[in-house]
Amino acid sequence: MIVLRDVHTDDLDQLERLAHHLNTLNLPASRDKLAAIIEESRLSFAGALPHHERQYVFVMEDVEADRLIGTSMIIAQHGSFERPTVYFEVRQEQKYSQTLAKYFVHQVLQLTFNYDGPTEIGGLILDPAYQGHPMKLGKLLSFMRFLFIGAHRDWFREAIIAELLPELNPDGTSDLWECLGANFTGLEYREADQLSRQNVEFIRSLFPQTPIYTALLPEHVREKIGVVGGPTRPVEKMLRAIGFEWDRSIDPFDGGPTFVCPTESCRLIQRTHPAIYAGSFASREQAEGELLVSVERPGDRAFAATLASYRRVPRGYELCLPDARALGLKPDEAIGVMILSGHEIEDLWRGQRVQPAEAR
Ligand SMILES: CC(C)(COP(=O)(O)OP(=O)(O)OC[C@H]1O[C@@H](n2cnc3c(N)ncnc32)[C@H](O)[C@@H]1OP(=O)(O)O)[C@@H](O)C(=O)NCCC(=O)NCCSC(=O)CCC(=O)O
Repeated sequence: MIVLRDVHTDDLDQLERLAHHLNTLNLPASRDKLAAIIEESRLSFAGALPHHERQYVFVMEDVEADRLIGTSMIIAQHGSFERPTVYFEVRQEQKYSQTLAKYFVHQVLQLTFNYDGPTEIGGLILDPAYQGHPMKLGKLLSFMRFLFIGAHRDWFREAIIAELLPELNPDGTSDLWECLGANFTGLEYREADQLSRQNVEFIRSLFPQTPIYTALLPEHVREKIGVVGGPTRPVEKMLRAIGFEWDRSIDPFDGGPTFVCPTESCRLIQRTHPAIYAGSFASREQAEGELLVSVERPGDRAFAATLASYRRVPRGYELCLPDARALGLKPDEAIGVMILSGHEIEDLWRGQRVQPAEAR
């Protein structure tokens, strides 16, 4: 049985194991930093931080195996007065010489800061043993966040972004960084990446403020600008399918693209609404369709979600859950629902017992 829920303080060991698979700014593979991130998430779910400072961490639990198999995050606002975000805008510039009758379209990178940023989704990691599972667990991990955003629309910004990872070298370095950032900062890629989490002053002070013509970069570096790396391509496919597209900005360090979607236009948020749990039914055969259902309760178990089949009744939604214990719903309890369309759920439901690749 799969349950998606908020991260808990005693999940630290398992979150650390998952973070080692990605080690990004949002979810660094550092025990101390992860402990702080869990605490920030706990305060966020408890409503104890101002909206724009909230950072929610979700986990996917294989309940029978008592194992966390994935994680994902929502950062309520990415880019503020205290901590602006920095990126390169990727623009085109035309040049024409009448004398030579020559015309060029150049790509230029312009350093830009954002003090009033959008909501960000990030930190999406599925344990490699569960990747490519017929139930499309990566998709479930990603989708669940839109159910939460849709249920609390006014807590989040007008647009949602995702910073996608580019192709890095096998040793974790970035060719764009070696050609550009390293020359202006004298720092290693990872060192600069970590430093930028607390402070972007060094980028403002040391990076060129003038447009950078990418024609000056080697071809193999130019080709990777704004291109999603292999392990992150499933994310690109999932996001494009629900309304996200590249906003023509990149990470100034490694060239990874930022994808954006106006919050109201996200197809999953449009299909999310509050509802009342009206009881259960036994067989999926009697269902009208499939949905993702969530319940939120005050205290340490702040959020839980899972897949269910549904049928609408005058009082609300009757559900057929893979396991009645999944959410422990009580009749008339308030729930959030995201109605899934055919293509999305076909795979999500296939295989109710979740097993890692070697056991399948
Ligand atoms: C990204 C995930 C979680 C995705 O999980 P899975 O690999 O199990 O994917 P899945 O659920 O089986 O499939 C999801 C969709 O991607 C498609 N898909 C699968 N492999 C693909 C590939 N190589 N190229 C293109 N599309 C692919 C599937 O057909 C499916 O789409 P259809 O249903 O349409 O067929 C995982 O691969 C992972 O942990 N990767 C390594 C870490 C990583 O790069 N994380 C993202 C960092 S970037 C980030 O965190 C910001 C973005 C964010 O938070 O959302």
